[in-house]
Amino acid sequence: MEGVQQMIAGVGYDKVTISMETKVYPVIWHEDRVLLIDQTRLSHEYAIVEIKRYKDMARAIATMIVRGAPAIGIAAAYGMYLGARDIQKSDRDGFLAELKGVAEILGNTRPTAVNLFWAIERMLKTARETSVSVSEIPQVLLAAAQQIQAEDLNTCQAIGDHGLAVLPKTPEQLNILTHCNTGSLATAGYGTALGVIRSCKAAQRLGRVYADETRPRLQGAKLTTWECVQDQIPVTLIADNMAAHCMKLGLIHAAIVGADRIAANGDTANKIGTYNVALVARAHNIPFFVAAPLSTVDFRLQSGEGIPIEERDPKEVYQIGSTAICPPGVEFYNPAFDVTPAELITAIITEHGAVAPGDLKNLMVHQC
Ligand SMILES: CSC[C@H]1O[C@H](OP(=O)(O)O)[C@H](O)[C@@H]1O
Repeated sequence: MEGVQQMIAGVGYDKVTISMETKVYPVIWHEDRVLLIDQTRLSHEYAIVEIKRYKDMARAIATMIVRGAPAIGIAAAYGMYLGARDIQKSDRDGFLAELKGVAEILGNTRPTAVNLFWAIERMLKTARETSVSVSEIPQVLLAAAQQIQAEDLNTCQAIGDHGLAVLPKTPEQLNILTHCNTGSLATAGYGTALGVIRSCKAAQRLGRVYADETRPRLQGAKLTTWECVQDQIPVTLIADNMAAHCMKLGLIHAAIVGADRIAANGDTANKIGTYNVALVARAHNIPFFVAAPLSTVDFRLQSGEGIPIEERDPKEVYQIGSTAICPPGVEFYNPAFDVTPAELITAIITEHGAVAPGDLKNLMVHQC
């Protein structure tokens, strides 16, 4: 990770204001460059950054300007195109060798979300297998990136529909707790867990969302609330340590979260604090769902033990804004994810349906 930071440190990108309404689509291919909503500035500022070079895309992923497993995969796919269009090699082997170098820089940005590696590998495979001339490979890769993005939008809407079908059937409208941000900002649009919540609202079955603030990066406080307000979804922001109390008071009917990497047995890596939510949900007999596209399942891993957990800059823990919240001389630990064991998960909701964790292997046939 250090090497990547040095390699892409200082690589500039332009913050632009554009007329087109990008709404909450985090990654937009526009004219000859990629536009990203700068998610580090939401919700107090809606800023768009313009990405024209793959190293800028790598930096945007590493610094979480774009974040969320599916969105990271989509961003990396466009990054592969941006890298390909700058390759000067005219021979196929030379071109593909340089494209692997682009893949390595993009792949070294964040280790946990498997969508990043799934997208990069799909782009490399596309480049290896195309029969077009070398000079035409970049255009083939652009189309492949756009295909990944379009597929994810359809996938999220399917996840929403399948999730709605498995939510508890209660007489009253459902109050759903969620952790981190799993909405349009984390995907091609609509979202995974927040997509299920959107489908629940569309079916007039949603009471309100209880959004964990999600320390230390506060994706819940900054991003999920912003999306809910945009879509008039009733939302209550709670501190991460309030989930158990809310469940004990009977305020929560279900909990639903996203995923960054799911092992073949259903063990799930997701934003730090997700394991806490799963434990307290089980303690209160509240269903706990994971919503994720099949591209988030790593069938090569038999269990969650092998999932790499990203550790980020300790400043994210001890600073709020630029203010330190503790004295010098303190040690820090900042894992960005934790792993929830499959036995705590009621169902994993994918675009191919909702399955018990133990049945996830049955969906392997659908993974492309
Ligand atoms: C739709 S999956 C989003 C997933 O990604 C988030 O991580 P990060 O914000 O660090 O990219 C979090 O784990 C979400 O559940």
